[in-house]
Amino acid sequence: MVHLPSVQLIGAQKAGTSAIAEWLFEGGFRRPRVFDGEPWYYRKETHFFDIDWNFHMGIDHYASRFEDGINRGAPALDATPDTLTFAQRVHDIYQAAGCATTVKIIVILRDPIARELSLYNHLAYDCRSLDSSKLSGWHKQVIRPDNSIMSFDEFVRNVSLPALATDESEDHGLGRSSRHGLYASHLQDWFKLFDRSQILVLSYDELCKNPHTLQERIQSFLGRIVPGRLSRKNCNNSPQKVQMSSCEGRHRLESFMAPHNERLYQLLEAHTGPPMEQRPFPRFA
Ligand SMILES: Nc1ncnc2c1ncn2[C@@H]1O[C@H](COP(=O)(O)OS(=O)(=O)O)[C@@H](OP(=O)(O)O)[C@H]1O
Repeated sequence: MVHLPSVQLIGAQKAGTSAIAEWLFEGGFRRPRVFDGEPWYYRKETHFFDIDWNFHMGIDHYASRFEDGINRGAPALDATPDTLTFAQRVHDIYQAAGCATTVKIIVILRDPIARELSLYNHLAYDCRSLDSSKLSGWHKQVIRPDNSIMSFDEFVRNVSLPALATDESEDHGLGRSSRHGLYASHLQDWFKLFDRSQILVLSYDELCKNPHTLQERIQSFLGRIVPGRLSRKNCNNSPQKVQMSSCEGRHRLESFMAPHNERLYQLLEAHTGPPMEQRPFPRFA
């Protein structure tokens, strides 16, 4: 019998997943093992479900990341923020391991426009600071043909909005990060495949304004006291970081996202979550 992580923190990307994951790991959850040649961040996020070559390594390979090591006997956590768009794969793998009805799934949602800006800042920062040999196609979404870096408005016009309008099945993966913001579409899949009581939906606003309450919700959901406090992780403090302003990109995204956000609020009203979940889910500011 294979043992998979009992908790999946599935995203959303750029919604504070590193802060929550580090608190849980430091509070006793077992980290994934990083194999030779893999990036350092696999100690938080395994990218098993979203990267095809990892997924095709199979369930035993995935389970082997969580065997033994430090914190033997403690529950294991995979905190890959990209997993949000892979409900079916997660279900298939946990079903094969016989634990699809017990895995606990945590998702944290951030205003999709602020989340998109955070994504833009992340890509722009990496493009400025990393050696070009380390930049992937994902990073290069933010680069103009003359190798300079797009403004946020250009990014929204040329990258985000086309990606948001593309069907998942017609895309070769690059636009997936922008499509994370279509929360209702993704959560609808999770709600069909897993019992709603297995999924805790959190608000990024609460992480900012009332982190202690957010911690209490998570502990109650996991049925476990987790010591320690949430701290800021994975912040981009570059002086070139673009702050949210009243710009063309923001207005375009607001128009696009408004009906999707409404669908999200309705979906969460229609599918009652576990008792410690915030209800009604707070609307994005
Ligand atoms: N404790 C706490 N409270 C509030 N906000 C926090 C906290 N820790 C991290 N952050 C902000 O979360 C953003 C990074 O999110 P992730 O860690 O999920 O990013 S990633 O998907 O793993 O790359 C990133 O947002 P931006 O600063 O807007 O880019 C972080 O600053």
